[in-house]
Amino acid sequence: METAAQAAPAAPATGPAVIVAIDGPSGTGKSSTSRAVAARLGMSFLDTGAQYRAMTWWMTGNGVDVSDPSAVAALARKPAIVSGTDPKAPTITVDGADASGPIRTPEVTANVSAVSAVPEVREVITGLQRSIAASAPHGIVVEGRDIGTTVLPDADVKIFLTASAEARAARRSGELGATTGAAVAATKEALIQRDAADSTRKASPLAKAADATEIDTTDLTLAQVIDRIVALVEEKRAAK
Ligand SMILES: Nc1ncnc2c1ncn2[C@@H]1O[C@H](COP(=O)(O)OP(=O)(O)O)[C@@H](O)[C@H]1O
Ligand SMILES: Nc1ccn([C@@H]2O[C@H](COP(=O)(O)OP(=O)(O)O)[C@@H](O)[C@H]2O)c(=O)n1
Repeated sequence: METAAQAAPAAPATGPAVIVAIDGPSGTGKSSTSRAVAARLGMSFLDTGAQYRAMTWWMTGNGVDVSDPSAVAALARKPAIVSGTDPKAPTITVDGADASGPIRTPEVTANVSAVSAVPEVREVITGLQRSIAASAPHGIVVEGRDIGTTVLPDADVKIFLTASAEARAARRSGELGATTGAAVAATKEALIQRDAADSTRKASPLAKAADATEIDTTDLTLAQVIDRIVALVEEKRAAK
C-alpha cells in the first residue's frame, strides 16, 4: 500500500531523476519557489521546515519543556511524522492527524529553533528526509537549512537563496497580515533572531554548501527565481 510519505506527483517525468537541494534563511522564497519548480518539472517536493515544525507541535502539545534539550531528545522518536510530497498539494500528519494548520502558529514558530537544535531530533528527521528523497521516482526538490550541506550532500543541484532582511520581513508581514510599521519591525526582529539561532547552533546549522549556487532574490520576482532554478535543473538533466 502506498503511504502519504511515498505519494508522488502525478505529472510525468520529463528527464532523469534529479535531486535538488534549496537552502536559505526565512522568507527568501524557498517553499514557494521549490513547490513551483517541482510542479513544473513533475518532481516531488519536501518542505523540511514543516517536519521540524511538526515535531515542535507534538512536543508542545504533549507538555514537553522545549527549553530542556534532554527532555526533547528523550521523546524525539515518539511522533510519527508523515509528509505527502505532491507539490500541488503537500501534506503533513503527526500520528495520523493533519498538522498543516497547527504547525504555522506563532507558538510553534517561536519554539521551533530550540527543538530543531537538538541532535536527536535532527537524526530522526534527517533519516526521514533521506528515505523520502531516495524513494522519489521522478526526483525531488527538498528545501530547508542544511539540505545541501548535511542531508543530501550529493544532490545534483544545490541552491542557496538569500534576500535582504527588509525584503524578507516585508514578505512575511504580508503573509501574516501585519500592516503597521511596528508590526513589520517586530516580524523583522523575530526573523533575524530565528536565523541567528539556526545559523549558530552546533548541530547542522543553516549554511551555504561550498558548491551551491547563490541567488539573491531581493530584487527578483518569484517567477524570475523559479525560471532560473528550472533552467539549472534542466541543464543538469540534459547532462545526466
Ligand atoms: N522573489 C520573491 N519576490 C516577492 N515575494 C516573494 C518572492 N519569493 C517568495 N515570495 C513571497 O514571500 C513569502 C515567503 O516565501 P516562502 O517561500 O514561504 O519563503 P521561505 O520558505 O524561504 O521562508 C511568500 O508569501 C512568497 O509568496
Ligand atoms: N532543514 C531544516 C529546515 C528547517 N529547520 C528549522 O525549522 C524552522 C522552521 O523552518 P521553516 O522552513 O518552516 O521556516 P520559515 O518558512 O518560517 O522560514 C527553522 O527556523 C529551523 O529552526 C531546520 O533546522 N532545518
